[in-house]
Amino acid sequence: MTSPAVVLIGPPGAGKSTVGALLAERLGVGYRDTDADIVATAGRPIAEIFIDEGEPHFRELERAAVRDALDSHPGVLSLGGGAILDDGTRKLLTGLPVIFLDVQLADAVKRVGLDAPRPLLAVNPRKQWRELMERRRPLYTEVARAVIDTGERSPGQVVDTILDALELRQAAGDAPQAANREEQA
Ligand SMILES: Nc1ncnc2c1ncn2[C@@H]1O[C@H](COP(=O)(O)OP(=O)(O)O)[C@@H](O)[C@H]1O
Ligand SMILES: O=C(O)C1=C[C@@H](OP(=O)(O)O)[C@@H](O)[C@H](O)C1
Ligand SMILES: [Mg+2]
Repeated sequence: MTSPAVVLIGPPGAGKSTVGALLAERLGVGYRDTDADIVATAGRPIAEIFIDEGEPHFRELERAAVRDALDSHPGVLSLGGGAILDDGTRKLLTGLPVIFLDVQLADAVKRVGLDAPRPLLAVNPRKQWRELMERRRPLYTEVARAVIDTGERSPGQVVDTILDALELRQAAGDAPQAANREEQA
């Protein structure tokens, strides 16, 4: 059993899915997204699960998906934005290399748009996003080993910042940093 090299958390629009796939490519490891796992297992879209069974049921499915991925996936793992709301899911993340991808409202709205298929943002997305972030920010911070502001960074730059924060440059096969090169010369 090997737990993931990196776990990405943060609100909708932070870039967890986009950055996660790119980071996995850079590290040469597999990529998983618990939203995709839930859809595959349930055989239905997330919005439908929310509407038919409600958010508490979705959080249970999500906790099971996170537990399964943490037990079996050694690569990069992206979680859904609300996964950290569940006490059990937060406990599962204890001690892992968790990165909180942060973003401000204006950028998040630009990125996910106003017609996003995310059920929690279906009505009045700006207000919803602001409220959910007020509640979630302390929880993201609580479980994260590092916080990265994605506002002024491209997905590639976010990947570089994660590699630095977790000291994974070498694992990504990057050239040694300047200080090391001088030592070797
Ligand atoms: N750093 C970034 N800069 C600009 N756009 C981004 C960035 N990260 C992600 N995006 C875009 O934002 C949208 C939402 O990204 P996504 O990865 O689905 O976010 P999340 O999984 O966190 O909700 C996508 O269209 C993606 O291309
Ligand atoms: O913030 C949330 O509660 C949710 C975020 C979504 O994932 P993304 O953060 O990848 O959009 C998805 O899990 C679901 O719609 C609920
Ligand atoms: Mg996502």
